[in-house]
Amino acid sequence: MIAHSFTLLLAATSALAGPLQRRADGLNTRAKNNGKLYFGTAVDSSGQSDSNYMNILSNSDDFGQITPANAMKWDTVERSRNSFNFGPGDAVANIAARNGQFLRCHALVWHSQLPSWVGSSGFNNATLIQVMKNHITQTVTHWKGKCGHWDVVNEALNEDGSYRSSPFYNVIGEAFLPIAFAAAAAADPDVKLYYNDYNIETPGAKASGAQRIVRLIKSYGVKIDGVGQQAHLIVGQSPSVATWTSNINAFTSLGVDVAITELDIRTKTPASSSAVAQQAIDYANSVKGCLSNTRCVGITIWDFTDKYSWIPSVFPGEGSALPWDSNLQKKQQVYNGILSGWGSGTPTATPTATPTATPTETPTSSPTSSSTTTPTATPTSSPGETVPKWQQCGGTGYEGPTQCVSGTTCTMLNQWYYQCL
Ligand SMILES: O[C@@H]1[C@@H](O)[C@H](O[C@@H]2CO[C@@H](O[C@@H]3CO[C@@H](O)[C@H](O)[C@H]3O)[C@H](O)[C@H]2O)OC[C@H]1O
Repeated sequence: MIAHSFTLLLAATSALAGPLQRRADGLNTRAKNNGKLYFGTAVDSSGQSDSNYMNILSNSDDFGQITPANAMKWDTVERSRNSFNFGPGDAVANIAARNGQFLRCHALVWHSQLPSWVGSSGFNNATLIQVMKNHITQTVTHWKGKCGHWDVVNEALNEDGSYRSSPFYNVIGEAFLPIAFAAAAAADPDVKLYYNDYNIETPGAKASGAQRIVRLIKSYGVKIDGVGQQAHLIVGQSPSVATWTSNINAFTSLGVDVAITELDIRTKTPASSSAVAQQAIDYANSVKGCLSNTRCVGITIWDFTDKYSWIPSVFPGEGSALPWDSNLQKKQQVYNGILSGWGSGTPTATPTATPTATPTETPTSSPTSSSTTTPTATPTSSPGETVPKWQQCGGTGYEGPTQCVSGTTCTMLNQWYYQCL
């Protein structure tokens, strides 16, 4: 019966659509069809002069979001005190604007890629707070209205969940976290503010530490919108869907969103065929984990090609972590793993093509259990709550219509979000 309806649907749409037109599909299209804000990738400066790289990056069917891998870090933006260099970050912001891609901005306060003057100038509590706030204020203000998310603090934790030694923690104490978030919120009240870390994709001491940070920031009355789970994973040791799901739920139950911010899944090189098969499964599981919770807003891979991946330089003998190889050729098996994680999703409104192949009796990819998650019934947006632009307030997305509660009006907040006010 289902197969029969599917055949009828294909016949009806092709009759209405007329001449052959391309059906939009890709990693980002699937993500959006499933109610997510984006599927995206990091972009590094080396790729920006590579036209083949830029062509793939600019295909918004695959990439609806980009993150600068290095261009907005402290050692690029403020290498000397109070001397700001926004050029490299502007280049990435311009790519995003040109391609209509959501821009995640990364990272304001981090112990690494931090110019030495910050840690070695003998700043005391008051002066380091001033230095940190100045960096955040100048940087967030510069890209105000362009960044959809900011990673405000990156990697403040040790593996046991205690605070990592850093100039910020050592001098200011844990208050550096709420102070940083407050400065970012003051500079751009509309951008979503994230805490970002690795090895918090599974429950444990470090994930609990990140949850403690969420509670800490909120206890100061300061806003934190989300937690970024970096997800630098290893083939065959990646979280199961159930682990992803329960861990993401533990974060969202604190009233924050989750984003998978730096996904790559490395293996020993050269990758064996069994490793590639497992990698496709690991990617699919990561997608299904995000899919399981409506507050997991999107997934970013940490660059899309092995050509510019950071992995081999940091983990000698390992790599092959991404869905495009070092010749910029798509690894179809890995790419399909990500697509299968999203399931078929709901087709976009893009006019359909006359199918090139005779429709089969049964859909070729059966929806996974997570892709068939029952859409929630008519969610309503409470006053002040933001909803992604394509869902709008009163618009429809995969999760159904989103409407403002009575007495509030749907207002466009910025290029990415609407709000009921
Ligand atoms: O020589 C440096 C080079 O080492 C530097 O490499 C970058 C290091 O950071 C990488 O991103 C981080 C990876 O994981 C998480 O820990 C962080 O949140 C990310 O920021 C980035 O991909 C590498 O390119 O790049 C600049 C060179 O001058």
